[in-house]
Amino acid sequence: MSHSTIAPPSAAAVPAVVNGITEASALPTSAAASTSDINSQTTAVPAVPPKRSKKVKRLHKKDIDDVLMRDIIDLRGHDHWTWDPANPAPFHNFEELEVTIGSLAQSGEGLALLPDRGDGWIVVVPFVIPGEKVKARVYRHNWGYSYADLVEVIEPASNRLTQEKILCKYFSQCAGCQLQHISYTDQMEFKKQVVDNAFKNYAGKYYASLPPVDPVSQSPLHSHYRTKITPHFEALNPKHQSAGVAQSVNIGFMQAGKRRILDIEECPIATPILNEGMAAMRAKVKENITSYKKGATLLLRESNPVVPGTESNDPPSTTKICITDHKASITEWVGKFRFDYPAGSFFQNNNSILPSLIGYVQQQLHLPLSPSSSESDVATTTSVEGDTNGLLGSSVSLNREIRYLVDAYCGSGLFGITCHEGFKKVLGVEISAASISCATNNLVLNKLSTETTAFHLDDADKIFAHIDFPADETALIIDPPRKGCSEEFLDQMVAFLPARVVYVSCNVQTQARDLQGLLDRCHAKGLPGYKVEAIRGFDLFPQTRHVEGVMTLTRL
Ligand SMILES: C[S@@+](CC[C@H](N)C(=O)[O-])C[C@H]1O[C@@H](n2cnc3c(N)ncnc32)[C@H](O)[C@@H]1O
Repeated sequence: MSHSTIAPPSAAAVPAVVNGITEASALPTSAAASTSDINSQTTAVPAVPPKRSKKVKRLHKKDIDDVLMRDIIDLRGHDHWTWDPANPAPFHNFEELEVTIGSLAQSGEGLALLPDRGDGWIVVVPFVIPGEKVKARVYRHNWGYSYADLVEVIEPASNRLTQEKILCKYFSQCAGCQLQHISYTDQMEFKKQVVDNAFKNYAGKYYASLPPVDPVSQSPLHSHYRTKITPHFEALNPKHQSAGVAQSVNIGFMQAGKRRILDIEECPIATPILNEGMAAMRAKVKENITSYKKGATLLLRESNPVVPGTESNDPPSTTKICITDHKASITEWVGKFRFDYPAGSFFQNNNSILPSLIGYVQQQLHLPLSPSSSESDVATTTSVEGDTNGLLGSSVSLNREIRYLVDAYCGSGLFGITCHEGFKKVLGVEISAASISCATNNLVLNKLSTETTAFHLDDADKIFAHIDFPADETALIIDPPRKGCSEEFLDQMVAFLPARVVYVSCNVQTQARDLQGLLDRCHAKGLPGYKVEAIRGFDLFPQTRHVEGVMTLTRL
């Protein structure tokens, strides 16, 4: 093999990992080739002195491997490696090791440091707890670290949940959940740390002046909360089919660390109606499996449409149904508000926590603008933790100074509509035509005036081009996709300078990076910038490593 193709840990060379699966296609061709070479290595610990030394450079922030690399550096205590390209991984193929877990990475995986292997090699093991001694089998190697399967927990941590308390029989095989083996309280602690680490690692010098991260707001439902699931299946192998070889079909989710689908009949984090739908869908796919030339991803989404009363004078009510057609319309209720949207488009997946998330966003939007604001200026809102009726049934008395709301990346209007009270005008911007037409329809469904609330189809990068709101009286909600805001978005934001910003994000690393980008831009222009009022996680994704971050900024 040619060692020259084995790259040191730069963003370009480190494969992107999605759901624990390395995407070979994300690699440049030579690096992809070298990865398979590494996998076929059978070398042991390098016997020769290290040949070269590399300092880890600033890595690409959007790459999950960069996030992992920072956790690895934290555990090693330094970011220098000596590395022997002739022996890139100090293990035999599929070697089994006994390791002690030193820390949990933000991916939810455990990290174990092996000081005697290579130059201090890290092994990444899923479904473990710091302090545990485990047996792990290495199966894939990157520069300075290897991925391993958990084979056995030899010495469990005292806070590991016993098997009967674990929700799902597929936990530790399925890639969907990472944290079912720890209590919900421990999950909240982990997620708070994830938020804090994101700002420590990606907010640069601004981290030092941030307020302490608030405790994570809990989800009312810890299981059966997901209103959307997307199981996959693969078509039968035509060669086996023509040879009459019996084949089973797996319909479910990706297996942890593998490129295989795990057959799953029931998912305990999905709502009951979705599990009913999954049983029916599985039966239908199995019945028709020979007609599929290719595999597919199925969609199951909960909808709560209004149904008329059975008798003529019965009031209408809602019922839960499972929708499987991407183009069909979903109806979802958030407190008193109704949202209709196409099944294939974006909507938050945990309805149970939306009232408290929105209550908090409302409260943050209306925080007083300056410490000198009098009591009477301060908005009256509900408490943070899930006062559903108070929040969504009450009106918000307006802080005197904030009168306009811009909802960037508005989707089908969730924040613009639920937070509209107390604003003179609300404008949402969204790039998906389907979502914008739903947002506009949702205005009508909720009997909101289209004179005061409007949704525009546009790129958020141009959001301020058509806005004539006074910046001093404008609050901005940002809720971008995982990749965060573009440079152009931040440029125009600094040109406009809204008085208040509430940034909601399903990726706290890009959120923290954007904070740095925003403050750097302000300082480059000699502007005082923004004060970070609060940073708080919301647990939209119980049992998984994911956390939604909400950050509030006030212009100085
Ligand atoms: C995380 S979702 C948030 C949607 C909405 N705020 C909600 O909570 O339902 C992000 C949204 O940003 C939209 N989007 C992505 N890129 C965009 C862009 N450049 N300009 C405007 N919207 C964009 C997506 O279509 C998606 O609806």
